[in-house]
Amino acid sequence: MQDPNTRSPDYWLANSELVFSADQVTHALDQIAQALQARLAAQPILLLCVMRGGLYLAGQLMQRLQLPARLDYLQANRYHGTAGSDIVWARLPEFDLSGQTVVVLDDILDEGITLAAVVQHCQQANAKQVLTAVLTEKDNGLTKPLQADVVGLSVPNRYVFGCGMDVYGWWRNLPEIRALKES
Ligand SMILES: O=P(O)(O)OC[C@H]1O[C@H](OP(=O)(O)OP(=O)(O)O)[C@H](O)[C@@H]1O
Ligand SMILES: Nc1nc2[nH]cnc2c(=O)[nH]1
Repeated sequence: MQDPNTRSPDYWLANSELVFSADQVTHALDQIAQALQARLAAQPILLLCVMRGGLYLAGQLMQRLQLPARLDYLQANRYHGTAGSDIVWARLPEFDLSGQTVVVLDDILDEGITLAAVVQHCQQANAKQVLTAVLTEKDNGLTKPLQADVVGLSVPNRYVFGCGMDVYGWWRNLPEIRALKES
């Protein structure tokens, strides 16, 4: 079987199906912004982008949120060791989170391990309030360690990409969400 890392970007498009159109994603982004705005009113926030997938949502929300916001980011990689799943921090936030209202942004809540670790980090750093918003949540039937406060779209239990999510590094910039065909 061909190494998937050597496949062309067009291969992934051809071997995938539309899950949410660009218009549907735009509507979901509007809804996420409205939900956050309603919860936060005009209070100052720190947007905390979970790289790299959260970048698309962060960029879109920054255009929609009408409140004083600062921006920081972190990168948490999941390490699947023999003893389970652990998080390795490739980058921690630069801002002092103490006393801050932090809004964590990510592209997808799948098993929830990443988001739970990020929230725990914020709490341990004495954030005043931590809200979480994800563009998508995978409908995988799992009992997850946390629920996101705001979820844009529910995606099927398949590998999805677009709108921040990659397929072998490609198509994070796609304005729609697609799922790989099941072979
Ligand atoms: O809910 P979970 O099962 O923990 O998975 C969700 C995480 O997986 C992806 O990150 P990934 O490590 O693939 O990095 P990326 O953001 O660079 O794509 C995604 O961006 C989430 O952060
Ligand atoms: N791109 C992508 N990243 C994920 N991380 C966890 N689940 C997924 C998924 O379906 N797609």
